[in-house]
Amino acid sequence: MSLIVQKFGGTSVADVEKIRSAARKAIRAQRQGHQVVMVVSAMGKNTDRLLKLAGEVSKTPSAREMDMLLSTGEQVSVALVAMAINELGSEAVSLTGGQIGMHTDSSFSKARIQSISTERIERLLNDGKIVVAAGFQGIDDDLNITTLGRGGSDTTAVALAAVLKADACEIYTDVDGVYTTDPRLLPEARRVDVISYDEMLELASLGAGVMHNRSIEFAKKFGVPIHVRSSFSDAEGTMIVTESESTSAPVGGAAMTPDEARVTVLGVPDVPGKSLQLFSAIGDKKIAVDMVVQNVGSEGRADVSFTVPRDELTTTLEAINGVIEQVGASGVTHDEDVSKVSVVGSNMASQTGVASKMFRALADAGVNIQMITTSEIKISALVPRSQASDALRAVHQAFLLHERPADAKSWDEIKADRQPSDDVAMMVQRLRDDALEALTLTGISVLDRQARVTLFGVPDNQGIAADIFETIGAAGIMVDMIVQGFDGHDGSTSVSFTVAAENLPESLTVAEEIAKRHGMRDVQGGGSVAKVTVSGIGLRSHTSVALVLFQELAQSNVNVEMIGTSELQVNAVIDETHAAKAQKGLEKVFADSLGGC
Ligand SMILES: Nc1ncnc2c1ncn2[C@@H]1O[C@H](COP(=O)(O)OP(=O)(O)O)[C@@H](O)[C@H]1O
Ligand SMILES: N[C@@H](CC(=O)OP(=O)(O)O)C(=O)O
Repeated sequence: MSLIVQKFGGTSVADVEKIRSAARKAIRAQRQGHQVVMVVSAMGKNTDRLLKLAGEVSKTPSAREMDMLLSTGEQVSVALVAMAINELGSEAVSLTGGQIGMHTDSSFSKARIQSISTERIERLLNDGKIVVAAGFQGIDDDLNITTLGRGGSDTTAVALAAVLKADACEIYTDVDGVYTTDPRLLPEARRVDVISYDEMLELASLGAGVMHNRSIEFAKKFGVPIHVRSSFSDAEGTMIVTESESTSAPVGGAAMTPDEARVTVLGVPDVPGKSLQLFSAIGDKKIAVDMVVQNVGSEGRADVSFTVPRDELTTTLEAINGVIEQVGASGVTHDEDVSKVSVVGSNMASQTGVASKMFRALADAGVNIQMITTSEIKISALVPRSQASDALRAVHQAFLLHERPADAKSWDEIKADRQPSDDVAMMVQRLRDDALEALTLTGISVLDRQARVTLFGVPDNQGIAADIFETIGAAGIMVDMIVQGFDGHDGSTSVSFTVAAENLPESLTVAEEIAKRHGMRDVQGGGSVAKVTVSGIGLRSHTSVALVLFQELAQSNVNVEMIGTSELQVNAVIDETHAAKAQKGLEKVFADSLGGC
């Protein structure tokens, strides 16, 4: 008999009528011959209300008590859903996280799933019951109630689907699938039939609230296909699977994270270990740092810029001020009125001109780019918050995201093309006997024979980034990593990029032309650099990966010249002569997580 996991988010159980409608969907699936496990979130905005209530009682509530409180939202809804099912003539049993054997570690408010015992669920299913499981919660070794982090019911659902070897994992929500960008922000957004795990993982981490990013890490690791669909209709939604909808479109989706803050630490001595000191201090406060840009040092000092969520700015500044003397930096500046606009696409790595197209779209919309970072499948630009919506619309339009790509395939077509061996590989992954959410690294690689080019004193005007990368593209030079960092000195920025070493002389000639055209301060080219890449699943949610990488490189006395992070990779550009040493050191320090799927 086939088994289906159906997850209903808060908006889908927000009132009694919606609870009945969710119950009817589960009963219908059961009557069609499936065993059904429902995963349910707290009703409507109940979790927000509980959070607010706690805030009225205590400014600094204990994390353990917060989880005890927040888990009650799901306990209410599972009981009501089970009652509704019983009332409609089928039999259901509600279970809390502890009762479904959802064992987690003890990191309250962001607990990681260690294991799930399935016997009780299987027994109930075999007795003909619909199991209604509370999403978002688990228990630790001491039977304390834990929660998985906001939006965590998706992760409960996908994890259950993986361990129960479910035939389908359906996520019912208030939209009829995944869109090219949040349809609430941009009405012209298009629903896609299929999106890849990698693209969804990036979009979810950039704030596409439709899925919890950790649920996608899980699905990718265990090969669980996810069907995101509407609670309010029977229409087919979006399949999240290994493949992308199109094999040619450079960009599959866009996202905007409105509330970001930029922090720049000025005059950091350009020697190994200094970034580590800074980011360890911030990491100790459990703050997720994004868009890290270390300007290439001049006069032995570098400016290190990065973004953090706006509501973490105060804590971030406190952490920095605590170590600034020890680091030997000369000061810190920040801007709390910035937003991040990103485009994501599995096919972008193999195409040229994607970054310059994005920069041109932003320039034409009158948007000034303050920082840029790129990774293999993502380009992010930091823009003034007042221009963020215009920026999102401009990039969505430039990449024609409102139109279905000519070679787009439906899920049925993709499934038909799949090799039977693909399924076998997924089964093997599913059977991995591992702490379920453990970090799984797939490789540490080195791309040598690279060169770095840096333009200093780039005026902070719109259109400059577009001009730089259009000119370089027109010269037929393929650019890999790009970073643009805020320059603390005179409000200008500096732009660095990497190219293959054999393209360095030509890249320098073109860069000098560009510098002259815009009155930039200087151009420098460093030959002989290498890009070290750590790839895997869980890189972002295991925030320590970037720190361990810094630590290992610092201990080996290797200076990091550029950094790029994504959900799939952490990249560091270093001096080529240290590449072999760096790779060996990293393989040793990450040995426990390597050799995964
Ligand atoms: N790319 C996207 N595609 C679809 N929805 C998105 C996207 N990005 C953000 N969203 C938002 O996610 C919302 C659904 O998530 P959420 O409100 O958490 O639902 P639930 O309560 O079902 O978990 C949608 O209403 C939509 O506005
Ligand atoms: N109720 C929790 C967990 C959750 O996943 O909710 P939703 O499925 O409504 O996003 C929260 O609000 O974070």
